[in-house]
Amino acid sequence: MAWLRQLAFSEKKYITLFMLFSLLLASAIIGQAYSIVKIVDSVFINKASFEVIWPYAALLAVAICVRLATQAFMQLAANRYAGSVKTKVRQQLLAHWSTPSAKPAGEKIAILQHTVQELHAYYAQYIPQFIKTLMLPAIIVITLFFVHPTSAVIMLITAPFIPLTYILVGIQTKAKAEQQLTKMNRFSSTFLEMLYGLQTLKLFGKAREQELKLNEHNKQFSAATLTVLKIAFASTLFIELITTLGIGLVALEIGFRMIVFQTLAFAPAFFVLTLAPEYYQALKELGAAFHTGRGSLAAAEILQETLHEPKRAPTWGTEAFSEAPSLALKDALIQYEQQAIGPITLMIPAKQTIAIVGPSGHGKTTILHMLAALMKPDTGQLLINGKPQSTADEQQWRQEMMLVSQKPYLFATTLRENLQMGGNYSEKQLLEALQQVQLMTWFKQLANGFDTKIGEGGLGLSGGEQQRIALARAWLKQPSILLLDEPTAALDVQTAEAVHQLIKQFHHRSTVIIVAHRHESIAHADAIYEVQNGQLKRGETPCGK
Ligand SMILES: Nc1ncnc2c1ncn2[C@@H]1O[C@H](COP(=O)(O)OP(=O)(O)OP(=O)(O)O)[C@@H](O)[C@H]1O
Repeated sequence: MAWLRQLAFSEKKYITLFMLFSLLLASAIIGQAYSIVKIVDSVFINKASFEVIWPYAALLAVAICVRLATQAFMQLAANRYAGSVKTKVRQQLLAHWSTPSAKPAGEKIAILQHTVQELHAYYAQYIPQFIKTLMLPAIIVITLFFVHPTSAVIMLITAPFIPLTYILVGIQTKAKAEQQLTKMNRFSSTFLEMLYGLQTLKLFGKAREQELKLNEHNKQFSAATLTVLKIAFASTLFIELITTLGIGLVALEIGFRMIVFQTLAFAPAFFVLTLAPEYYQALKELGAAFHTGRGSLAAAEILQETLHEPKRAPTWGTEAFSEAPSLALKDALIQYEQQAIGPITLMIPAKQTIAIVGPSGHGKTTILHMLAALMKPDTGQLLINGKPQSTADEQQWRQEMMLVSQKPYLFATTLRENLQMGGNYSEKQLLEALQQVQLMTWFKQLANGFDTKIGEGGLGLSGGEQQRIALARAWLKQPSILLLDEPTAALDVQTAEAVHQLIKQFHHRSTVIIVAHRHESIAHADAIYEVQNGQLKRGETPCGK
């Protein structure tokens, strides 16, 4: 597959290394065969003394050491090579998923772990073995042409049967391996979803039903794995048979020449017989590697499909922009499977506050994500200070911009780290931030203060508390572009009022976009926009504006 090959050749230094190792290995194998033949010929045929033999014994020792060392280093390099390619693929996947996507988390994890891991055999076994097989049998056959051409011809004629068998078996394996991987990804996805929704399933009395469903996926996955193993076993048996027949044929011809026609001496005959198994072994190993590599093809197809799914990650440039810039959407449109959000044209002057209102599911969050440059519109664009977002410096954008989402993520670590988010704020600043978001009473109850573990596996926080931690992060960061998605949705009236006061502090200092339902949230906005069925229109301006 072109994609796999392209990735393979993106690591040129390893390819050169494999070629050098193969050359070294071929020399070691020929040196080993030569020294064995010389020792046996000297001892048993010529009855030579130790003085004649020892240089060959030394050559044999060197050849064996070189062979072992080369194989070990080649394996080491092959594993590094596979590791490096897998890292590249995982980076591509993560970059692809950096924007909101409809793929379930369980499936993403399965693809990142298992499907990418399936590529290992292709790079750690197939590619090095392919290079080895291109060079090693060729060098052996060329050498044998000078020693006993008939054997070389027999070996050349029998050789294609081995790859041919593997190609036929491989075609069969690919479809089965693809089925096996798809079943495994489905199994993982169902399992993770069940874990997430276990409580809900129990409440609805559906846990047993889901257990049976999971069991069914498990059985399908086991059956698919067994089919692949059966094919692998049958093909190995068949290849062993062909190899044995090939070596037998070479031995038979040599036997006739030596014993019946007496036209061949012991030394060249023994040399051919020592090298023939090495020749077939290399072809056999290629076959085995090819078979394993075919399994990777199925994974590659799934990965390529995944990477070709519509990608909405924006690309960036290097141009700096002024603080609190103006933002604009120009004919921006996102086409989801079921509906389109846009085309939207919207201008937000620098340091102005705008509010976006509208019914649930009509596209407010999508518009906010486009304005936050989290999602690139399928058509149209985001302008920062009138210039295309793609020319802006990403680093600066990340420093200037802050998005407080509906469901902020809290990391499984201390409260301090969740507030700092890589920044370096003093204890006084952290306390002030908590004060601003009305979390001081809650904080005073914590036995470990800022060192209290929160997030997954830590102290449970209510939806409103989580939202306020996210707002505290915003207050600490003091972004010049602030985007808020229903920041007071989970708060009581009194706390919401305090949060509105906090947001008000950003007015005319930062460019603020707020998606809201509450009247109080939009009261200070310079302009209000209404979203209806993915379309945006200017709403009534709040009193006094
Ligand atoms: N990743 C996605 N893939 C497919 N459809 C999506 C995706 N994200 C959102 N949608 C759909 O687009 C529509 C708008 O969603 P969006 O979250 O922008 O609406 P919203 O107005 O913010 O809703 P709410 O007020 O309930 O948060 C919805 O119908 C939603 O199902």
